[in-house]
Amino acid sequence: MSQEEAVYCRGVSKRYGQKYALNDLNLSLPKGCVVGVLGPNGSGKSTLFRALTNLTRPDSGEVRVLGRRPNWKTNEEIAYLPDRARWYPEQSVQQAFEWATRLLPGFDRAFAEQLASTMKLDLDMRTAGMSRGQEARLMLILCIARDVPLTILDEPFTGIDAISREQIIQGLIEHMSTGDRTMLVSTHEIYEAEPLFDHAVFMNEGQVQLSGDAERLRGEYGSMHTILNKLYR
Ligand SMILES: Nc1ncnc2c1ncn2[C@@H]1O[C@H](COP(=O)(O)OP(=O)(O)OP(=O)(O)O)[C@@H](O)[C@H]1O
Repeated sequence: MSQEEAVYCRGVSKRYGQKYALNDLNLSLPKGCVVGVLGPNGSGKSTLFRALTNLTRPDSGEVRVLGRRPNWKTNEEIAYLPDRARWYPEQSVQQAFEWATRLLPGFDRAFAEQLASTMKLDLDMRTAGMSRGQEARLMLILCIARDVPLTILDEPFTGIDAISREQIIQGLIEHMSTGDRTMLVSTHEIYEAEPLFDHAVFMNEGQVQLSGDAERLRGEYGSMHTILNKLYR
């Protein structure tokens, strides 16, 4: 793998019983870009993210993240938001930020508080009293406010209303335009999220069906939504 690659997978397979979650998957993603990881339910997106964060060990194949095999050390450099993530119900936003300041490498508390204000999240609010969308914002902030080379967001916008989603995505675009960070985002909210992507990966049945520079793909096939329709209908 080259020094410029954030993610490299070769012949990666993971099977649960008879079902292949990843099936001889090959993927190479450059550093410094925002990657949309797209595909229907069950196509292997979350399993891929878990393989990158060492939460799942593939049965076969080679995985490299930031040039190394995934392990607890590489995880220090990854801000990962799992699918369906929840926070401790008794903690307030303020307490979550205190926890993150002590335990999450690269967590910038001032930036987190600024994001909370932009996303209209009261610092004294406890998770137990939050709506689904408010908790989703908290989980997103805990990842975005970290200055780490790789951020992996698994369906981060689920539960967030459409207007707020657009604003959050606009904020993410501005945030990612500075620095040399790489971000992988899986989402079914393809219309709103499309402007975020520099690169897109389309998955199906545990394999990468199509992967490339978003501009080039748009020029060749049309919008991400058009590509989804062509690939999966
Ligand atoms: N721990 C597990 N045990 C059994 N099967 C699993 C497990 N994890 C994933 N799978 C199966 O692997 C396949 C891929 O699942 P995965 O969660 O990676 O898909 P996904 O693309 O993230 O889906 P979604 O868009 O619905 O979140 C699915 O068929 C799923 O049922």
